[in-house]
Amino acid sequence: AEKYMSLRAASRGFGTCPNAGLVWLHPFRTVALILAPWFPLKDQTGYYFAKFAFYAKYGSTCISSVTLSGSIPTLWIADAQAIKTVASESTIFQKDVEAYEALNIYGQNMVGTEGADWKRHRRVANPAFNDQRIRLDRDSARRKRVVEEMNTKLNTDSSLTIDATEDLVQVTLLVIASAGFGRRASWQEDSAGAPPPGHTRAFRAAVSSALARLFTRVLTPQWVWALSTRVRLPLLGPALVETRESFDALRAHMLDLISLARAWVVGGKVGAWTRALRNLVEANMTQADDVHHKKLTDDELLSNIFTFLLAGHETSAHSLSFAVAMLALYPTSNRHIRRDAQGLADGCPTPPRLRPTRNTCPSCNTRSQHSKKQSASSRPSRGSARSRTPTAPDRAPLRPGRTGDIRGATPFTVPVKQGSIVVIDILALHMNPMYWGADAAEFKPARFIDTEGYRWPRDAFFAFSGGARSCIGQRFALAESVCALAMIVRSYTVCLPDHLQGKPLEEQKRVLLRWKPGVTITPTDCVVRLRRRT
Ligand code: HEM
Repeated sequence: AEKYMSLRAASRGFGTCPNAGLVWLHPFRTVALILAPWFPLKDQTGYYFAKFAFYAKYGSTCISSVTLSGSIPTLWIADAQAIKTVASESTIFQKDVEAYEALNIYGQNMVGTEGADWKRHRRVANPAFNDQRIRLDRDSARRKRVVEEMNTKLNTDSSLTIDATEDLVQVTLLVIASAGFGRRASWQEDSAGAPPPGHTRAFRAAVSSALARLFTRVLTPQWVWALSTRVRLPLLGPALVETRESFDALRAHMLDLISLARAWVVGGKVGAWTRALRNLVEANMTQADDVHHKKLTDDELLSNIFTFLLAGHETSAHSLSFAVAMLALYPTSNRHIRRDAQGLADGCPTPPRLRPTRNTCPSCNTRSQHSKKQSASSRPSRGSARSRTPTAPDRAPLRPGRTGDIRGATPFTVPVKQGSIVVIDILALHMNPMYWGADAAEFKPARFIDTEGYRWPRDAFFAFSGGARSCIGQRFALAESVCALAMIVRSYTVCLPDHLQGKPLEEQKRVLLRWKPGVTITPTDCVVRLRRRT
């Protein structure tokens, strides 16, 4: 009875906002993410693949619910205005840092902190991203090599069927490791190659095995983890050993980068290595304790490198996979995009024209944007988590628009109680017909091109989040996507794999665009055929 009363109390007080009842699991906890492919079920609140369906069902861009465990009032929003308010009112709506615990394995970092700590991390990293020194164009020789290596790998035949995600993960990892951390290694060294001296795994193997074990590590209670170092635990033993070895192997690679960078700092070398790593390492080495609030501990340094490696490659690779899938599904887009890409030196935008959101290769750009919207290659895959701070005034009003008849949406205000979870539902926002029209789910890259009578709805595009906590790597990711797409279409025609040829478009889409929730939205069947262009 007590539980019932607390659930009832939690579900009240959302004003006229429709109530969708119970959410069985806290939507931003690791367990929920692991169970996501199977649970909640299709008709239950919080179903991962619902896109805009729930909002359409309740006729509202804002839905309230309550979590079973903890009786936490939970608000789901797919409304551009409300999302903007939540993202910009950072003293009222704070990031739910527990949602990012998976990234805190090596220590605290920019993604999983709030308040003064977050500011410190962001202040250290910002200059590298703001002044665009962490740019692909600076490293065009390196960039070319990555693509040449990819070409060599693919060049076994004039036509080849590949798992695009697998190869693009390799490309984006090489790019972030090189552009962000000055790591110069070849495709071969990083994949099939034997571990370099002093290491137990090759770099790519270390990164991917650590990522694959992320949830095991997070879900293992600290005391079990500590115990597993001393005794061999039945059942869990092998999994924990593999997890430990994976994270140790990655740590060893990151420590290599750090010690090289430290030597450079001590030797006063500048220019030969990247700004991103230098900023982090200098903040760790500074003696001026917190003078400019720019000090990082050893753990924080390691953890930020881990976060940048993860955030900097997986999301980009996954969104690029969706873009490549679109090329296979819509052959005419291959032609448009190739025409644009021909005009680019090296197949990439070059400085000072590196404005990935405009001008350079508009087709690559619109496809790249489109893939981020359509497949909402947003991270984390649940959307973004905020919680109402207990300190700010009692009820923060949010003004979302009601759908119903989409055109005649009537605005209403939702009072958000302290302690509520607010789910910024990026995928639903990207499918909201109020902004994207009744065909929001269709492949229409042109919707990202302004015309005389049309300006595309910037506020309803949230793939990189917004406000102070927006993605620090947005420009980098967009530049990288445009480069990669341009280079692929210059060398190859992207086609459907044999098993999908001749099938209805809906079925082809269902297979190629299939994804599962993970740390980021993860494509599962992006198999395409590449035909080398003669
Ligand atoms: C297609 C590529 C990418 C997408 C769609 C993307 C998306 C996002 C989103 C939605 C957030 C907000 C997360 C949240 O609120 O929970 C975010 C934050 C972040 N992203 Fe990205 N990202 C991409 C690429 C990158 C790259 C290339 C880097 C680094 C080089 C990066 C580094 C970060 C970091 C460090 C944060 C945390 C920022 C903060 O909390 O202050 N991302 N990203």
